[in-house]
Amino acid sequence: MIQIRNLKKSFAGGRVQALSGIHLDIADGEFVCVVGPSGCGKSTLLRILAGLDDYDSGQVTLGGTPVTGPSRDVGVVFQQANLLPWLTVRENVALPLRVGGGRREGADDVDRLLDVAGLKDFGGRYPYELSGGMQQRAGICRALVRNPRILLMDEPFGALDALTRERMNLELQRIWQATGKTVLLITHSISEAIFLADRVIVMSARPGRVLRDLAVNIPRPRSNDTIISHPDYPALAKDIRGLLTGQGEE
Ligand SMILES: Nc1ncnc2c1ncn2[C@@H]1O[C@H](COP(=O)(O)OP(=O)(O)OP(=O)(O)O)[C@@H](O)[C@H]1O
Repeated sequence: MIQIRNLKKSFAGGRVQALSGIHLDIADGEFVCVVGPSGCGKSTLLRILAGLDDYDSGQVTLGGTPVTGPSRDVGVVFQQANLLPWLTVRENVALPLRVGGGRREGADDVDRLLDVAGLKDFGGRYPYELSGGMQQRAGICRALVRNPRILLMDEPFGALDALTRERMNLELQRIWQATGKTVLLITHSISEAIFLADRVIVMSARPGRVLRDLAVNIPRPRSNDTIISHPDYPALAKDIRGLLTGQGEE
C-alpha cells in the first residue's frame, strides 16, 4: 500500500539533509509505528506521504500511484485536533465531505464513525465541551470520514496525559481493527509503538534513514496490562531504547 524507495529530502537549498535514502514498504491493513530521535525527519516523511511536501529524489507510491499532492485516499491526524470551534463535533467530522463534494451517505458515515470512536452522544456538542482525548478522537473520525485507505498520524496523542493516552491507544486499536486501514503513526513513546504496531521502524538521527525494522508479534487485541507482561515486550523495548540511545535520544 505504501512503497518508499531511496527517498531523499533536504531543506535550506540542500544545506539541511532531512532524509537520506529511506526504503520502506507497508502492506495493506498494516499498522506501522515510526520512532526516532528528535529532528530525524519523521514529520518530513509523513508530510511527503500526505502529499503536503515535495521531495528531492526517490519514489513514493501509495497503492501503486506516485504521490503528487494530497489525496482523498489519505487521512492525516496531527498532534492537535484543530477542530473548528464554531461547528459541532458532527459538523467538524463531516467537514471534509462538504469541502470535497459531499456524498449522499455522508451523514450515515459520520454517525457510524462517531459511534466507533465512542462519541455517539457528543455529535451535537461543541469542541470546547470535549476533553482533549475526545477532541483527538473526533479528529481521527474527521480523517476517516472520506473513507481513505491510509491513515497517517503524527504524534496524535503527544499532548495528552499518560492515562488518557493509554485509553486512546486502546480506542485506536479498536478503530483500526474495525476499519482495517493501513496506518503509519509517528510517536516518541516506545510503549505506545509496541502496543500499537505490527512493525516498529526505528530511524537514525538526521539525516534520517531506516535503522531497524522490528516486527511485533504480540497477539491482538492487546491491552495495556497484558502487553507489558508479554514475554516479547522487554526485549523489544530494550532493543528500541538501545537504538534510540545510540542515536543520542534519552
Ligand atoms: N521547512 C523547513 N525548513 C528548514 N528545515 C526544516 C524544515 N522542516 C524541517 N526541517 C528540518 O529537517 C529536519 C527534520 O525535521 P522533522 O520535523 O521532520 O523531524 P522530526 O523527526 O519529526 O522531529 P521531532 O521528533 O522533533 O518532531 C530537522 O532538522 C528540521 O529542523
